[in-house]
Amino acid sequence: MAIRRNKITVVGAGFTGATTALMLAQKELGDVVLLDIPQLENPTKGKALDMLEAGPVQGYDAQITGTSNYEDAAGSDIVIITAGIARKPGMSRDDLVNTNAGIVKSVCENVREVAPDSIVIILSNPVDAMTYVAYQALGFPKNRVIGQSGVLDTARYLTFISQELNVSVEDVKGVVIGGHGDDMVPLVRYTYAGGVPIEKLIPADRIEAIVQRTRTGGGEIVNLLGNGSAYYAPAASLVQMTEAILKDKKRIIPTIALLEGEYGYDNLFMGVLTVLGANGIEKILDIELTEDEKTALDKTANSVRNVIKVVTG
Ligand SMILES: NC(=O)C1=CN([C@@H]2O[C@H](COP(=O)(O)OP(=O)(O)OC[C@H]3O[C@@H](n4cnc5c(N)ncnc54)[C@H](O)[C@@H]3O)[C@@H](O)[C@H]2O)C=CC1
Ligand SMILES: O=C([O-])CC(=O)C(=O)O
Repeated sequence: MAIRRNKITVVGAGFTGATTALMLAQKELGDVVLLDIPQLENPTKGKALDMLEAGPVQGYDAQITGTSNYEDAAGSDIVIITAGIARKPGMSRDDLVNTNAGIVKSVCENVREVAPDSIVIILSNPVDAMTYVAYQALGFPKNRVIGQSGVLDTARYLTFISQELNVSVEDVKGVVIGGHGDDMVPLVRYTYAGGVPIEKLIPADRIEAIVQRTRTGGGEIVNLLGNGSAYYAPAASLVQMTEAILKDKKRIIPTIALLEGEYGYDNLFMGVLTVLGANGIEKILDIELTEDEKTALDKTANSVRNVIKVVTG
């Protein structure tokens, strides 16, 4: 009997989408469909074929298909949405809201038809608001509509801490919650190196500098690249979320989830700690925060709400 591999569709075959497709194949998480607009069908097919031909060298077995036809995405287990425009130096993520809301909506209307049982992960920015747009357009239950921000923001935060301490990234644990913008909330009090709270290891002014660098981490890359935004760490983040779902790992991962009362917020998509497993977001962790942490979370929640207002009128 033929073994059915997982099917993962990546919509948007640009920098983040193509990198994600390659990393998914390298980890043999399933067969990958890479989908972009009809005008870019040949380059999309070309990227997919090129990745497929790396399989014998790297030793991965995965079908990788380039397409602009949603029929090829039929029955996908996971759909990852990276479609949309990226910012350039001088822009904020929120400047992308109107263009990307239209793109995400139209993508989701297609996904709803061909992959009604899929779990959808959204990357397109401004991602908290785009996850809201996707939720409305898909009509899926909230556990199957997930935004990516926290894995990436946390990865940046942990990178800077491990550099500061000159220790392995494997021994640094922590989390960033809140909206994917410059007022996101790295939870310093819940950050450890080798099990030791970082407040015992790093002076307060250095921690503050790391927090600020984390908050503007996306912009730092945008300024360096000059013509687009980050894609290696974003792709790695999407792959970690996909793996947690497909392997039912029940990992505690920060993701953008629909909040209905958690942390005192309602009808808001924002980054919080979640348990990711076969059913998507299986649980939201409503963790205890200090007054200062809650004030910071309120600030980022307001920013997200203001962007959501732009798309909901
Ligand atoms: N949430 C996060 O942490 C991150 C979000 N992003 C966001 O992800 C998005 C993609 O970034 P990149 O891949 O660097 O951009 P890119 O410009 O390299 O690729 C975007 C692709 O989307 C395609 N596209 C546009 N409209 C489409 C449609 N209707 N259907 C299918 N495909 C369509 C474009 O043709 C293009 O190939 C941007 O909005 C960016 O801001 C990027 C990095 C991290
Ligand atoms: O900064 C951007 O525009 C892309 C992004 O969300 C990130 O890299 O965090």
